[in-house]
Amino acid sequence: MSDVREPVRVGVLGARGRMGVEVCKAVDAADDLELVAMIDQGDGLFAASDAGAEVIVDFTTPDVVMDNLHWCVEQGISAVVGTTGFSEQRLDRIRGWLSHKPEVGVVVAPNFGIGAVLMMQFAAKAARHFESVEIIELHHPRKVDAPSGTATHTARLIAAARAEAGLGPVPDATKDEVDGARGADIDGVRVHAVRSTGLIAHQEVLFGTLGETLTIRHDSLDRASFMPGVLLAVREIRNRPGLTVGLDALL
Ligand SMILES: NC(=O)C1=CN([C@@H]2O[C@H](COP(=O)(O)OP(=O)(O)OC[C@H]3O[C@@H](n4cnc5c(N)ncnc54)[C@H](O)[C@@H]3O)[C@@H](O)[C@H]2O)C=CC1
Ligand SMILES: O=C(O)C1=N[C@H](C(=O)O)C[C@H](O)C1
Repeated sequence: MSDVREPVRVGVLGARGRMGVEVCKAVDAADDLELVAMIDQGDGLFAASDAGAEVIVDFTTPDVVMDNLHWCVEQGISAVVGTTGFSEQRLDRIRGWLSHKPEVGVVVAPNFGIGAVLMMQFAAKAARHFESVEIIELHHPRKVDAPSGTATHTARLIAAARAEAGLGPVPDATKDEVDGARGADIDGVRVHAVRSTGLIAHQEVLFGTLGETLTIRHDSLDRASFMPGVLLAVREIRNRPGLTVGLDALL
């Protein structure tokens, strides 16, 4: 019997987008993966099942991703999702679908960059030691959502760590003279979104306490930075039925 494994058959949703193009290139270049479907708006999802996709990678938009995912789970196709816009309610809906398809795996990761995953872990670890914290996310101006999925996820991790450590609200006596001047409030953590030509994806987490500050910064300078994480998830997902949130568990 031969021990040569068949390549994993991969379909990409959002294949003509900024991330989709990179994912198609990365899958195509991997010997153990086969790119069988490249689907974008208007193409119809059935092309993926017709092509025998075993794993779907979704980098589309927050308004369509839930329908895409529901379809994948119904078809018994595992999914690796980089698209943003996942609230706890959305994650619970996915868990509900998966309860009827226990063999299917879904990974939803707000950021596939290894450095970004570490940045979030470091921020969660630092959170209990600092009275003040704010997040500044910086992205290219064609990004459709704000704040970024990464910033939202980081804010939730920090808020959970602060609550666990018994820290109260972040001190702030400022009254907004102009709406939005203090950024968005996510679970009590202020988040500021910058958009500028020349940027790709960046984030700073700024901590402060008596007499010192700590800044944790991550920069994605090229979308290639997300590909090792995406490929890792594609390779692992079929061994991980159920919902996995974040890349941490796969590293
Ligand atoms: N998790 C991560 O590491 C990363 C996540 N992202 C997220 O990925 C998403 C996509 O980002 P970009 O590629 O920059 O956006 P983009 O706008 O360049 O690409 C989105 C693509 O999805 C297509 N699309 C829309 N509706 C569709 C449908 N129903 N079926 C198939 N395709 C459809 C669009 O035509 C477009 O080509 C965003 O939510 C972004 O925040 C981006 C970079 C990294
Ligand atoms: O739209 C992007 O570009 C990115 N989106 C993700 C997010 O919203 O966090 C990941 C990364 O920041 C790039």
